[in-house]
Amino acid sequence: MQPLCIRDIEQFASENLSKNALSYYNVGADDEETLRDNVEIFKRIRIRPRMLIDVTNVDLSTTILGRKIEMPIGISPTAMQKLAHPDGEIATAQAAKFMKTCMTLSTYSTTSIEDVGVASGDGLRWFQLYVSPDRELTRNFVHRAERSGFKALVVTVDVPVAGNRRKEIRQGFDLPPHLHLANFSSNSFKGVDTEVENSGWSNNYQMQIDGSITWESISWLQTITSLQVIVKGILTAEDASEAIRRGIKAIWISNHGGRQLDGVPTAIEVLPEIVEAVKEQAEIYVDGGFRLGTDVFKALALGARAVFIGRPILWGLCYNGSDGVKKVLQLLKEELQRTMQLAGCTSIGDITPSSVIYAINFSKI
Ligand SMILES: Cc1cc2nc3c(=O)[nH]c(=O)nc-3n(C[C@H](O)[C@H](O)[C@H](O)COP(=O)(O)O)c2cc1C
Ligand SMILES: CCCCCCC(=O)C(=O)O
Repeated sequence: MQPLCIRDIEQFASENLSKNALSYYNVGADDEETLRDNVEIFKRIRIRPRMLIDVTNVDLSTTILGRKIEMPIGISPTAMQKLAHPDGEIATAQAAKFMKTCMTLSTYSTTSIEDVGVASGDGLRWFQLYVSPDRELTRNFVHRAERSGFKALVVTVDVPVAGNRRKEIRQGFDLPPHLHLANFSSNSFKGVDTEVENSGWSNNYQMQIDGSITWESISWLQTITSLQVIVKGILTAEDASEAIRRGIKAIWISNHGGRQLDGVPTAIEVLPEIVEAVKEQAEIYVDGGFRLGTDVFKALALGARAVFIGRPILWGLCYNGSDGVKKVLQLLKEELQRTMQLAGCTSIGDITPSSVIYAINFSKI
């Protein structure tokens, strides 16, 4: 049966991914409250449609950091995509290029920076960076990304330690022996013992993520690269303001798909305060729980420049490799287009705060 929405592709993935992969991909931290909230929050926002507007021609294109994309929907970094399909990150890069949008490659990918650079061709790609305790390794990642045509560094700041991912621990998740973390040398994780009781893969493998990084580390990164630095994992106006003071030109609001601190707000809830703090001095991106074109519309109305998606890409890979990822992006694009037409918007610029009723009520969550 042809999938008609992301939920159909999610269902396919839940029936076809291995238990091992599912325990890693779909898990949230602790009680998974934030994981659930990410999807539920959109019900608190209503769309205000305008009528009697000619919507026969609709333009979904926009720019991110000065580069054109055909829709305001990009791909979040997700680790280890070969667990979903043998073509992994290569398939994702090809789909992103085909759909003329942006792919973000994870530091913890199962395909190397260089190979994704080649597969991506002239497609827009960003590199997600985890700052390692080994600053020479970090510097090396940055220079590899530059050489391979990545146009920005997405520095993830919400993993000073791994979130507590119970399902992953219970399953005993591990990367199968035929796969490896392609950007690291084979001895980068020496000493990791995945058999340690109550530890889990994430806890063990975070050893290449520096828990001591501060805003000074962000400023240091800015000195070693000509690439734009985007800070991913911001959830407060205070941190957004600090990013602005440090000259950051794009802020990525994220709770890491509910995989880090359980009980934090969704991106949608903090978007208004961050928009207010940023005062158009930086672009604002969001991710977490976007599964429908209407979800994307709501975030754009509240001030996001672009929306990124994580798990749906992994489900799409499982569904049909690169074509499956294209399908996910196509479905969201068509849904966004239809939403815009039904709401009386012919361009992304037409989507404004007055396009929604912002009815978030904490007592109901
Ligand atoms: C399996 C998986 C792996 C992830 N790996 C990374 C990663 O390597 N780096 C990172 O910054 N975020 C990572 N994330 C978080 C995503 O970038 C993104 O914030 C989140 O998945 C968005 O929520 P969604 O999955 O509901 O769309 C990962 C998420 C998942 C589900
Ligand atoms: C938290 C330890 C390493 C995980 C790297 C991938 C990632 O970000 C994730 O959410 O999983």
